[in-house]
Amino acid sequence: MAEVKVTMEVGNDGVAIITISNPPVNALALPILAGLKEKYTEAMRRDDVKAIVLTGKGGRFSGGFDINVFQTVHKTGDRSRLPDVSVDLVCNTIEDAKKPSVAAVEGLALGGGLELAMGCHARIAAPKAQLGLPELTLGVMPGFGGTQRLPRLLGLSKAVEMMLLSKPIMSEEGKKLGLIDDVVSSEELLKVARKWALAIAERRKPWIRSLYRTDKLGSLSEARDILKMARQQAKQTAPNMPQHQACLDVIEEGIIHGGYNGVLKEAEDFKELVLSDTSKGLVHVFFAQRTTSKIPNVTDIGLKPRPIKKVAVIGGGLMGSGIATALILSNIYVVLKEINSEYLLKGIKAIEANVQGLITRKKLAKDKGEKSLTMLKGVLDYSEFKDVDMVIEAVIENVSLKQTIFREIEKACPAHCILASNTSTIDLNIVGEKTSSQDRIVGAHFFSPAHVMPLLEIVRTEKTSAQVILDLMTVGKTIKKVPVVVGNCTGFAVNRTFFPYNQGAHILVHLGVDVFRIDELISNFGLPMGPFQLQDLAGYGVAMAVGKQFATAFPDRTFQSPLVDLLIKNGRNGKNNGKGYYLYEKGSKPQPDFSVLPIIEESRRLTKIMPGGKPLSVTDQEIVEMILFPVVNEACRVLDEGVVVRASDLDVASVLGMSFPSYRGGIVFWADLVGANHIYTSLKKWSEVYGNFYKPSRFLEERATKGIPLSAPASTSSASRSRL
Ligand SMILES: C[C@H](O)CC(=O)SCCNC(=O)CCNC(=O)[C@H](O)C(C)(C)COP(=O)(O)OP(=O)(O)OC[C@H]1O[C@@H](n2cnc3c(N)ncnc32)[C@H](O)[C@@H]1OP(=O)(O)O
Repeated sequence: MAEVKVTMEVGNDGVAIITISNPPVNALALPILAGLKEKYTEAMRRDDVKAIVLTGKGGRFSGGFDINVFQTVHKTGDRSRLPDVSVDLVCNTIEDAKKPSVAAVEGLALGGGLELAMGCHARIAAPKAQLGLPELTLGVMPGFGGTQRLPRLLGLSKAVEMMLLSKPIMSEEGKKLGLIDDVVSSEELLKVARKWALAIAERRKPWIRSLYRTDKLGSLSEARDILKMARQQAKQTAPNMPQHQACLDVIEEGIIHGGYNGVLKEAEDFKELVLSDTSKGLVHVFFAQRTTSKIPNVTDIGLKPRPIKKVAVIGGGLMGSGIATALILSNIYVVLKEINSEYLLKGIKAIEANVQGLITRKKLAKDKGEKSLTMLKGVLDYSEFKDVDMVIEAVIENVSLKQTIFREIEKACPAHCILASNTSTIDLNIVGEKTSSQDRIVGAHFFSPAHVMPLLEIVRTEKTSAQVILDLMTVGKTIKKVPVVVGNCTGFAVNRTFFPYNQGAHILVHLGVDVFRIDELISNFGLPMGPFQLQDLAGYGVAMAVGKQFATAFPDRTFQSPLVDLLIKNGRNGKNNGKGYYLYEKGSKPQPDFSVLPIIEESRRLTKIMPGGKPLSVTDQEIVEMILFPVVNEACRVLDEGVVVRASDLDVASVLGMSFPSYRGGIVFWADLVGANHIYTSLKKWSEVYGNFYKPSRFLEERATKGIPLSAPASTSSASRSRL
C-alpha cells in the first residue's frame, strides 16, 4: 500500500518543495494535515529555506479533506475528530508565515485542496486542472477558509455560483478570473512555481494574503443584492438542505466583519453542518456510489475487462435510441437494427434529436455531437453482427419475440459476444431459454431517457459469467453510467422496490385523500414530483403494463386500482394528450385539473375501501409514511432475497433510478434514520385496518424486533439468504 505522507525537499535555490502524497487523490487525511504542519514548521525554522512550493504527488494536487473523517464523525457523533485546519494551518502556518508559499497545482484541487492553495500567496497551475469547492454536495460547506478566500480572489458572484452549484472551473478560466496566477505546462510547473516563490520572497512579485483582499468584493449593497438573489435561488433549488443558506450566511459575515471573522464563523458552522442528517445522507451516497463497483467474485478475482468496441442495438424505439445515443457519445461504434426502413429512419432521427437536444442545452459541444453521429450505422439484417462485441436488445416486452431474437443473435454474433437485454420485467432465464449461451446472457436495464439517466442495472442470472458482468460494468462506466449489479426478479432492484410507491398512493386516494395533496407532500419530501404527476409523465400504458406484471408476481400485496382505466375511458392519457391528473399546456407548468375529481369519485365508489364509507383523516406526515414505508418494506424483501449485493447498492439505485433525494441517503439509509421499529409498528397497525398491502415483511419484523439496522449485512440476520 502506498504511503500516506508529506515530504519536503529543499533545493539549492532555497525553495522547499512540500509534497502531499496520499493516492489516489491526495485526500487531506489527518496524518497529511499533521505532516503539513510539521514540514511547514521545519521550513520556517531552517535558514536555508527562503520560500515554499506546495504540491501534490502523482499529477493531482488534492481532492480535499478526507471524507472518511466525516463518516467517522457521523458514526461516533464526536466532532472533536475534526481538526483545526482553517485557523491553525491555513491562516497561521501558511498565509501569515514569514516565508511565502506558492501552490503548484496539477490535475485537481478540490475542496480543502483548493482551500490550501488559496492560503498560499500565489497559484501556478498546469493546463486543464480542475478547481472547485464541491463541499455543498456533501452537506457541508467549505471549512478551510474557502467561503472567504474564493470571493476575494474571484469576485463574489462567480464564487457564490461555484460554491452553490459545486461547479468546478478549469485552470485556464481560473487564470482569466484571477484565481490562478499562471498556467504553464506540467513539465514546467515546479520550475515556474519555484521561481515565483523566490520572486515573492525577494519582493519582485507581490506577497498577497487573499483573506485580506477586498478589491474584488464590490460595495456592501452590491454584495447584499448578490447574496439575496442567491438565497432565493437556493430556497427553490435546495429547499430541504441547510448547507446552502449556512454557506451564504458565512460569506456575508466575512463581507461585513472582515475575512478573519468570516473564517471563524465558517469553522464553527462547518462543524455544525457535519452532524446534519443531510451530510450523513450525502456522504453515505458518495461512498455507496463508489462501492457499487466492488462485486465479490467478479471484480476481485483478477479478471480484466475485454475491450468493447462495437455494439449492436436491436430496436430503435425510445429505449433503443437512448441507449445507442449513450454509446456513440462515448465513442463506441453502434449498429442499430430495425425491422424495416421506416422504423430504422425513425430510430436514427430519434438519436439525432437526442444529440441535438444535448447540444441545444449546452451539455455537449457541437463538433463532438456531430462526430458521435459518425459512429452510428443503421441496418436491417444481421450481416454487421459478425464482429460485434455486445448486443443490447431493446424491443417491446414480448417473450416470444425476445426468445426468437436471442436465438438469432446467438447464431449471428461471434462466440465472445455479450448478449444483453434491456427488458425491465421479463425473466432473463426465459429470454435466453432457447439458446445454449446462458453464460453470456445478461440484463442491461437502462432508465428512460437512457442517454440522460445515470443508472444502469446489470441483471445477472445464476449462469451469467463473471467476465460478462465485468465487461458490462466497464462499458457502463465508459458511457458515464453508474452500474449496479442486481439479481434476476420481477422489476429487478429499483422497479421492484418502488412498485408499492404507486400502489400506496392509489390506496390513499381510494381511502379519500386528495391526489394533489399527495403529490405536493411527496415533492416537499424531495422527490422531483409526486406519484400522480409521474404517472402522467410516464404514460398510462406503462402504468397498466407494469401494474399487471406486479399483480401477477405479487398478488398478495397488489391493490387493483380501476382509476387509470377510468381515466383512459374518459379520454385522458396523461402528458401524452395534455390531460391527466394535470393539464399540460406548452410553455406553462402542469396545472392540477380539478375536473378529474368526479372520475376519482367514481373509482372510489367502485373499490369501496373507505372504512365506514368515510374519507380517511390523516396528517401530512402519515401520508408520506403510508406511501414510503411500503417501499421500505419491499426494499427489505429485496435485501432478504439477496437481489442486491449490499443495502447501499439499493440506496444508490433509488437515488439514481427513482430520484429519491440523495440528501436523505437513499431508501434504506433513510429508513434506518427513521428507525426500523417505527416503520414496522406503523405498517403493522395499517395492515390490521387496511389489509395485506401493508403487512410487514419477515426481514423488517426481525430487524425491528431485534434492533438491527436494515442496512446491516445479511449475516447479521438469521432470516437472510443470498441469491447472488
Ligand atoms: C474542509 C473542507 O472544505 C471539506 C472538504 O474538502 S470535503 C471534500 C471535498 N472534495 C470533494 O468533494 C471531492 C470528492 N472526490 C471526487 O469528487 C472524486 O473522487 C475525484 C474528482 C477527486 C476523483 O474522481 P475519480 O478519479 O473518478 O476517482 P473516484 O473513484 O471518485 O475516487 C478514487 C478513490 O478516492 C476516494 N476519494 C476521492 N476523494 C476523496 C476524499 N476527498 N476523501 C477521501 N477519499 C476520497 C474515493 O472514495 C475512491 O476510493 P475507492 O477507490 O476506495 O473507492
